[in-house]
This record gives sequence, C-alpha cells and structure tokens, in this order.
Amino acid sequence: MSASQEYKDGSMSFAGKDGHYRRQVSSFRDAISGEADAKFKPERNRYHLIAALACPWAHRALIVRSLKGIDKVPDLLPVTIVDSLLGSEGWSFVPYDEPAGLGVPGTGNHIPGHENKKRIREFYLAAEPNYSQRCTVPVIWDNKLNTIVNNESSEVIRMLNHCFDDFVEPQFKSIDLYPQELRAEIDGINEWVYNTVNNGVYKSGFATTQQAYEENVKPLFESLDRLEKILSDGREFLLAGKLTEADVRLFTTIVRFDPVYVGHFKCNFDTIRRGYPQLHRWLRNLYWKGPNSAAFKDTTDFESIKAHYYQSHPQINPTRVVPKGPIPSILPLD
Ligand SMILES: N[C@@H](CCC(=O)N[C@@H](CS)C(=O)NCC(=O)O)C(=O)O
Repeated sequence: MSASQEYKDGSMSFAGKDGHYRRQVSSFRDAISGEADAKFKPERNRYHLIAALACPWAHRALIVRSLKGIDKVPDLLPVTIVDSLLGSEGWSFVPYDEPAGLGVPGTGNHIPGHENKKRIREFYLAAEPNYSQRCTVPVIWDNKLNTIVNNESSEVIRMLNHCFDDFVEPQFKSIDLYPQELRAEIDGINEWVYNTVNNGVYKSGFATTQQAYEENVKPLFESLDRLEKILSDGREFLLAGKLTEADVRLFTTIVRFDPVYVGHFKCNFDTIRRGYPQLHRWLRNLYWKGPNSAAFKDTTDFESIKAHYYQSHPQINPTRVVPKGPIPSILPLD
C-alpha cells in the first residue's frame, strides 16, 4: 500500500489521514554475494546503481561506492543519475514536459538494452510487473537477470562494504565501514538517528497537521543536541576514532540541513552552522578534509539538492521558487 495520496491539483501528499508521514518498506531485499549458491554474484558489466543526487538515501550509496574504490574499477557499478525533478510519474531520465523547464538534468539512461526507458518506474515494472508502490532510489539493477537486486539504502551500503572486495584495489579492500567490534554501537546509533534525524526531517516536513509536525520536529532537535554532545570531545567521527557507516548515514542528512531542511521542511529551531558547532565541525571535516573527503564532497551537488526539494513538492512550495541561500551552501574549514 502506498503512503501517499494525490490532491486535486495533481500534487502529492506524503502524509496519512492523521497528518503523519510514514515511509514505505522497501521491496527488493537481495544481496550481491560471493557465496557459492548466490543468485547475484559479484561481476563486472552486470550491475548498475540508479541514484538521485538530491536524495539522501541514494547519496549514502554514492559515498560508499566511492569510499570503497568501486567507482575506480571500470564497469563494476556504473551510476545512472536521474533528473532532479520528481514529477507525477516519479524519477525520470528525461526532462518532464509538464511542468517544463525545471530541474537539473541527470546523466540520461545509458543502461545497455534499456536506453528507451524514460522513468525509473519502468525498471521497477520490468523487475516486478505488479509493483504498485513508490519507485524509490537507490536501486541496484542487475542487467543479467533484468531485475532489481536491492532498493533499500541501508542494505545497499552494507553490501557495497564488501561485495566487490575481489575487484577493488588493495587499499580499498581493507576499508570496513561496519567492523565486527563496533556493530552493536553502530546499530544502536543508526536506530535513533534514522527515526529522528534521517527520517525525522521528512516526518517534520511532510506533516500536514500542526500536531504531527511538532511531534516530529522536537525529537529531531533533541537528537541533534544528543549528537552535539557526543561530538563535544572533539572526535572526528561518531565512533571510536573511525569512519563508519554511522557517519555516512548522518552526513547525507546534515549536509542538506541548512540548504533545505531548515526552510523547506520547517526544521528551523536553529541551523547547523549557528547552533551546532560540533556537528558543523564534523560535517566540514568529512566534506573538506583528508583522503576520504572526495567521497563526500564530489557526491554532494547542492544545486540538484535544492532544485529537487523546492521544485518537487508543490504541496509545500507551490511557486517552486528555489531560494538562493544559504551562501555558501557549506562553509569552509575554520
Ligand atoms: N528506505 C528507502 C527510502 C528511499 C526513498 O524514499 N527515496 C526517495 C527519494 S529521497 C524516493 O526515491 N522517492 C520517490 C518517490 O516517492 O516517488 C531507502 O533508504 O533506500
């Protein structure tokens, strides 16, 4: 069942009757694996990542693909980027005629044998002809079996953490974003960060009643306070002085916070740059500093991010005007 309903003007409400937004459960939950009987074996010239630069969930996959050096091996996991505008037929590889002239173009669809597909929906229907839910990114598409391996970002990044280790250069093989000894801690932090921060901004922004909005925006800022405390000893990463998937998952929300969530989703008790100096330091370190920064910086496209949110939700922003600020989108290191 879809959690969205269409208004008379064609725009979508993503909230239910009680004003609360509920994210749908992802449908494709397989994994690429080197195990002997695996259906989806790691191979070159087989898999594609379909992503939106705007989307924080897809952004996780782009970051891990880069951190793990998967992007440096030709034809291991090429990326197809959709246009930034999420229109009435979902994510698209070609510009929408209506509303016309909006959005930042993606890469176009060059997935061999599927070049004529215009919308991401067509891949979902090829994989599952009766699919009736929302067609979300990220998607790992298997061009051999013509199906979707997985469309749940939390599982996609777990999979990319190791599944292509036999193909990447040695220095990337040893990178482990979910090390055994930290798993319990990572799972613990992921759980409340997912509910109140990653999804909390959406639950605040898509709420259609005052009460639903307040019930979600307060826990969001409580969690930002909690993160601020965790980082207050000056640590560079959330856990144990080591970059983990917990940092990746939090980054994609925090980097969008001041440019989009403060205004568009009404998450405006404070901004990260003014009210959360520790989170702000952590964010800028990931984005600007050290050997990992390219994975964070080069996958962050503020133009697509802002265009997407402000133009794709006419129930929130009917004029589709995109604000110019904050300037700059992210501040430099001190
Ligand atoms: N649980 C999914 C959520 C993905 C998701 O909701 N993606 C949004 C973009 S931010 C999407 O593709 N929405 C398309 C639509 O609603 O039509 C994941 O983490 O992979």
